[in-house]
Amino acid sequence: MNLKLKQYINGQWVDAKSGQTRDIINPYNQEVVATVPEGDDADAKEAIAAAREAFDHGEWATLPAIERSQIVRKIANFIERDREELARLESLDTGKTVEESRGDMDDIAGVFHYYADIGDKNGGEMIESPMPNSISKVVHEPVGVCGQITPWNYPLLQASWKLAPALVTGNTLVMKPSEITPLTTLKTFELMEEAGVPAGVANLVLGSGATVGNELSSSVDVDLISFTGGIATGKKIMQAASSNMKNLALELGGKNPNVIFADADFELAVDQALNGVFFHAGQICSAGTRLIVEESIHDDLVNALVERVKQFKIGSGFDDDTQMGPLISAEHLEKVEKYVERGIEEGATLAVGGKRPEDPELQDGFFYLPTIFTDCTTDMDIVQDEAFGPIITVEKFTREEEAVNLANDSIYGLAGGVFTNDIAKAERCAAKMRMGTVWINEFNVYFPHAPWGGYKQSGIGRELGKLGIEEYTETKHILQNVKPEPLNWF
Ligand SMILES: NC(=O)c1ccc[n+]([C@@H]2O[C@H](COP(=O)([O-])OP(=O)(O)OC[C@H]3O[C@@H](n4cnc5c(N)ncnc54)[C@H](O)[C@@H]3O)[C@@H](O)[C@H]2O)c1
Ligand SMILES: C[N+](C)(C)CC=O
Repeated sequence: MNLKLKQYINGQWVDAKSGQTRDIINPYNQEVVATVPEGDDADAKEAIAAAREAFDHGEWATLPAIERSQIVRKIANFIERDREELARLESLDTGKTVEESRGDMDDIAGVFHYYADIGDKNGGEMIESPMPNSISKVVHEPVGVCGQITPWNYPLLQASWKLAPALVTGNTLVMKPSEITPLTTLKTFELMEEAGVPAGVANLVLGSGATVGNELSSSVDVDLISFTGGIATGKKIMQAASSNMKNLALELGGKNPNVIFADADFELAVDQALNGVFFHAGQICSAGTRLIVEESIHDDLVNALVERVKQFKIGSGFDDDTQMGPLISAEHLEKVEKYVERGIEEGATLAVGGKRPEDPELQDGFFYLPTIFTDCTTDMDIVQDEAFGPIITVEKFTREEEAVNLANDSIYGLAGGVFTNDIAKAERCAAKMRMGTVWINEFNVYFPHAPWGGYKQSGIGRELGKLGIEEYTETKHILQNVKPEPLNWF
């Protein structure tokens, strides 16, 4: 592996101060693929100090935006150049198929290109001032030092949504990737160094959430914390961030409904219901794990899904014909198993799956069979809780209003889908569904131009699109009196 297995602090590649290391495990066979430094709060403090110094006294924040855009463009180009190496690293870390990882790398390069395109077009605006003899303008400035914390399921994709807008707007940052999937983020910090990001501007600390993540969230020298991960962690971060009233951007979990009407294109709905859940073994925040199906097609749809699921090719992400890889870890596999046990206890019917595969070749990996539960109701934990595994729950409805009410009956509000050939009905449902993204006759599509984020407990703020850049800027009103005169009031 041609990769510096170090942290990157103030332009230097360094080990953890404590000397501790962590083995990175391939979830397909539990082999150690790399050993990386295990930083802690001492490393985080040093990185925050470097980012603070670079922001307060360096040139990055005041560089012409076009120069920062050019550096962000170079990062995009380097990601395209090293696409195959990055995709393979991502699959080694996560177990997802290399084909999926290649798609991720294309999306990631697209994110850096998008922010390079728009980063120098955020120049503010003149206001028609109601005050005579004045000039009133609104400008956008970088927030300052940003702490960025990412999860293991889309390690580099989620990192790119934070790195590109933060850099292009002139912030400095400290990133902490998930401790179990740091390799592509490490590689990207090499690419950022090659692209000319100055020392101290972008820092990488590896280690756990309880140490490095908590330091980033609570430090009074960090101005913004951008976090992608689970709700429980998001709540802890929110509390820690109150230390200095940090700006907060939270991209949290989802339990996403996919509403299928009887008048939908049946084959399309089946195909998208599968795509919506089983990519990356269901470990997707926006996975459409809650199928809400019109009663008249329920049995046919479930039968079609079950037949297709039985044909899935499960295996190594590095085999060309693999459709679904393993779960991320032994701990996560156990969580998914407990969730299925709970579904059975609650009275749901297991239509397919519900266990680990018996294939002898898969016994060293963290595999779980694609699983479908029927006879589900909204009061069940398996319908309400995010399992983050290859599991679908199916609920029935008879009326449009009932379908929308079921879809909204959740603490989450990340994403959802509607399948129907009646576009007026689809639009009515989309308008009433309380989610940050609603897909019509589509599922799980995202691109850099459109904002992404959650309603309700699925998060605060938006990444991607123009809003994604606003997260990383403060807005300032500057008023100039061009003919100042004393008020003579006092
Ligand atoms: N909304 C989105 O766009 C989106 C995208 C991807 C994943 N997710 C969500 O992420 C979750 C899965 O990821 P995960 O298991 O890595 O989540 P997680 O919350 O366990 O961990 C995410 C990150 O937070 C860190 N962390 C843990 N405890 C912390 C603490 N006390 N303080 C600061 N940082 C801490 C972890 O080390 C990791 O880097 C799912 O809920 C999924 O829905 C959401
Ligand atoms: C946001 N997304 C869909 C790329 C990954 C969610 O886990």
